[in-house]
Amino acid sequence: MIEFDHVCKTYDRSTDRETKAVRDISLKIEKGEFVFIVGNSGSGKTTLIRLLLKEIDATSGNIRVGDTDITGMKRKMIPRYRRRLGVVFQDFRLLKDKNVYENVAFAQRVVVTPIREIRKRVPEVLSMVGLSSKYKSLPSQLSGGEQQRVAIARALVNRPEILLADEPTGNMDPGNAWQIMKLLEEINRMGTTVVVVTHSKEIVDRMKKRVITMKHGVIVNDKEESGYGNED
Ligand SMILES: Nc1ncnc2c1ncn2[C@@H]1O[C@H](COP(=O)(O)OP(=O)(O)OP(=O)(O)O)[C@@H](O)[C@H]1O
Repeated sequence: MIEFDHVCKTYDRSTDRETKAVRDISLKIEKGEFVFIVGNSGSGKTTLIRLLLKEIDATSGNIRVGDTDITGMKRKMIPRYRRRLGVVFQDFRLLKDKNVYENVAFAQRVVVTPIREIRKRVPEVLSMVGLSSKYKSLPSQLSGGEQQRVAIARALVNRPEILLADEPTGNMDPGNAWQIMKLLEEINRMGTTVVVVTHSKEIVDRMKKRVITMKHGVIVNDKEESGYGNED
């Protein structure tokens, strides 16, 4: 369902050397998989996510998502493609002046969902992430773990095929981080493909999922249901 075929990404720094962030990566992630991407800072993890989001284009190689070849996708097709993806970031990226309900509903308004569908789906996803009672709270009134659960609800409300999470537990204590991981696992169990970038060795070891380890832009390890790759 996600396929990288000899993908390279070189960032062009006009004032400095070019950076080969991703070098000749070939990779397959099946529909319904749960995959961790790990590796040192600068190894190319976020670049992989940004390539998938079509925020940046591959310098060479091909990327397919389902039966869509996103490599040469026309600009005007990108918004529709992105609706198939849900994204969660380390810093939550919630709208500060909107409450929990509005933050989640806003993601639906952007894709022009009928009001009655929004009224049905927003409470459903808030219940799923355990935040039904806090729907009127502002992000500033929530803990980091709760804010991330709002961000996950927002990512899920459009029923994406794939959930991409870039360091979703980066700023959390171990208890909250574990709760978020269990939530992502639950979402995966319900059929969504989940790709998580993380630095947390503890989490990766405990979750027992496939782990792709990157180093200097290449995949140095790809293990099914194993612990963190020790490639350093
Ligand atoms: N927009 C950019 N312009 C130029 N170079 C970039 C850009 N974004 C990333 N890089 C470089 O590409 C390489 C890979 O970066 P990337 O962000 O993918 O790594 P990462 O594994 O996600 O790191 P981290 O764990 O610190 O987030 C690094 O050397 C980085 O400096």
